[in-house]
Formats: sequence, C-alpha cells, structure tokens
Amino acid sequence: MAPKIFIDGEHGTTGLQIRTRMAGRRDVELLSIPEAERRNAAMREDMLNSADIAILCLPDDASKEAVQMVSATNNVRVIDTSTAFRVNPGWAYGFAEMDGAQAGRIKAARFVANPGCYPTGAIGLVRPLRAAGILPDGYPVTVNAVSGYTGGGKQMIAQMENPDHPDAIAAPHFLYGLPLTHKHVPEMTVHGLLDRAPIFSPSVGKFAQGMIVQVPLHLDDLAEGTTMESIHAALVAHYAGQDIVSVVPLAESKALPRVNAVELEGKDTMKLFVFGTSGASQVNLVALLDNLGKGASGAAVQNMDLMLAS
Ligand SMILES: NC(=O)C1=CN([C@@H]2O[C@H](COP(=O)(O)OP(=O)(O)OC[C@H]3O[C@@H](n4cnc5c(N)ncnc54)[C@H](OP(=O)(O)O)[C@@H]3O)[C@@H](O)[C@H]2O)C=CC1
Ligand SMILES: CC(=O)N[C@@H](CCC(=O)OP(=O)(O)O)C(=O)O
Repeated sequence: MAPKIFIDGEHGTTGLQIRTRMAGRRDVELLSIPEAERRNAAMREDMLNSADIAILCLPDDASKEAVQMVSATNNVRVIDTSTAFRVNPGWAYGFAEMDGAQAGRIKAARFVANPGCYPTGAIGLVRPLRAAGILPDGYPVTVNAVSGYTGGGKQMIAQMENPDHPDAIAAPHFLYGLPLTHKHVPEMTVHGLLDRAPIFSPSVGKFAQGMIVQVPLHLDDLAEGTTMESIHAALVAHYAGQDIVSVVPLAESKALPRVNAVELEGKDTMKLFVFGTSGASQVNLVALLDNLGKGASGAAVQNMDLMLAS
C-alpha cells in the first residue's frame, strides 16, 4: 500500500508547491482537505493521525498545535516547514547535505524540521568552513540576503502583487529585519556551528521566487594561510558525491559579470560561489537558490523521500 502523505496547510504558498511537486506520483497517496475546511481542527486532526507522514506548512503556532494533535500512540512522522522546531534537539534538521551523516539522521527520524530559506544558504556556506577549521571561533560573520517575495507567504504575495491592497508594497527592493532579531538567526548560529550570532540583514525584491545569500569574509582573520582557492577546495570537498548543492568552479565564477537572483527559480538545487580576486585579502561567499525550492518545498519533498526510503 502506498504511504499516505497529508500536507497541513496545503493551500498556502509552501503547501501548494509541495503538491505541485507530488503531482503524478503513484508511489504515495495524498490525503487532502478541501480549501474551505483548511482551518477545521477536527478534520485536520483526523487527517494528521491517518497519515504516514504529515508535512506541516503552517505558521509556527499552528505547527506546534498540529504536533500536539499527532497522537502520542501512533507512528505518524512529521516534517515541519516552520521555524518552530529547527533548533529543538529532539528534531532532525532537514538539510541532508550539511554533513555526511545528516541524510541518515533524516531517514531515521520521526520528527524533521525543514530548514528556513535564508539559513539553507548561510549554513551551506559557513558550516563546511567551521568544520574544516577555516572559520575561527569568534569570527564576526555577516549574512546579507535578498529573497523573492513569495518568502513572505500569501500575505506578502498580496501586498506585492495587488496595488489596491491596504498595505500594498510599491518598493522594488526593500530591507527588513532592521532590529537584527530575525527568527532565522538562532538556526544559522546552531547549524552553522557558529559560536557568535551572525549579523543578518535580509531584503525582498520584486520577483516571486529566488534568493541570494552573501557571506563576505576577510582572509586575514581566518585560519593561517587561507586563500580564496583553499576555501573553494573545502567547499568542493564537503559537497562531493551529491547532486543538490554544487560549488561553481572558480574559473567560471571569475568570468561572471553578475549573479541573477531568479536563475534557479523552480529548481530544487543550490549553487555556491566563491567570489574575489586571487591573492587579495577578501572573498564573498554566495549561495543561490529558490526560496520555495531548496529553501522550502523542494527540501520538504527531498526529506519526505529520504524518510520513505528508510
Ligand atoms: N514561503 C516561503 O518561501 C517559505 C515558507 N516557510 C514556512 O512555511 C510555513 C508556511 O508558510 P507559507 O506557505 O509561506 O505561508 P502561507 O501564508 O502562504 O500559507 C499558510 C497556510 O496555512 C494556513 N493556516 C494558517 N493558520 C492555520 C491554522 N491555525 N490552522 C490551519 N491552517 C492554517 C493558511 O490558511 P489561511 O489562508 O486561512 O491563512 C495558509 O493556507 C511557514 O511556517 C513559513 O515560515 C519556510 C521556508 C520558506
Ligand atoms: C521574505 C520573507 O518574509 N521571508 C520570511 C522567511 C521565509 C522562511 O524561510 O520561512 P520560515 O518562517 O519558515 O523560516 C521571513 O523573513 O520571515
């Protein structure tokens, strides 16, 4: 019998994209609630407890409620796409490529926390350098990023697409998270293996899906002898043997005039770049992804497939 999958929040931005990715799959059975009943707690509880895997695509509070609804006595496994459980040690962090053992942890887990979109880029860049001893304790990491506006869910999509919305946003590009307390900072710190919280400055551009995450570094403050080439080699070594996260060859990135935020729209992969000038003292590490691809829905389906393969 095909495993049953219930997407709680299936009519929201992340949920819809998971459904699109699952369309046509015969190896799973999708349980579904009509859109008009999406907040019907009794129906949701019934579906949650009938599923083999429940994928939660809800705001944090609703995710916590849904986890409470999953009966303690059954074996429903959960993938949560919200921020609620990402630094909870009882949950496996759903970034399979972040180290060699993570895919195995996801396969074996009952509860998997899908990463945030920005942290996928930031952790993807810094964790291998921490693990390799290149990025020392106390280094003041900064993370600057731009996201497509679908990252803000249904509400921000309406604000950006509908000029008659009472809180319409006309700006083609804006900074936010200005108090520097964005909810993704703890996750970047813990899974980035950082001992000091990064300064995180997010922004949104007038494009639906795509993301650039930048981590600039001063080579003089890294491990003795670190070069642009040695950072690149550490990333290449870390991501060898899988095909979701790729490290762009230096010869290719040196020839690029620009990085296009929407290049990976609709794709579930992530590209990492090391920019700078050989022999100079600074580099800029860049991650390119789709906020709804490897940044959310694509990662959720990847995690579901890992769990089904266990
Ligand atoms: N969008 C993105 O790029 C990313 C999103 N995420 C995370 O995924 C989760 C979902 O976000 P997103 O899809 O963008 O949000 P949306 O607002 O687009 O969708 C959320 C859905 O959940 C429903 N919902 C809200 N509260 C409840 C409730 N109490 N009970 C049942 N259903 C409820 C909403 O219904 P209604 O229409 O009635 O409000 C809506 O259908 C969030 O935690 C978000 O932070 C993670 C990474 C990236
Ligand atoms: C553009 C925008 O608003 N983005 C969202 C993050 C999207 C995401 O990763 O969602 P989680 O809430 O699940 O972490 C934000 O900054 O809150």
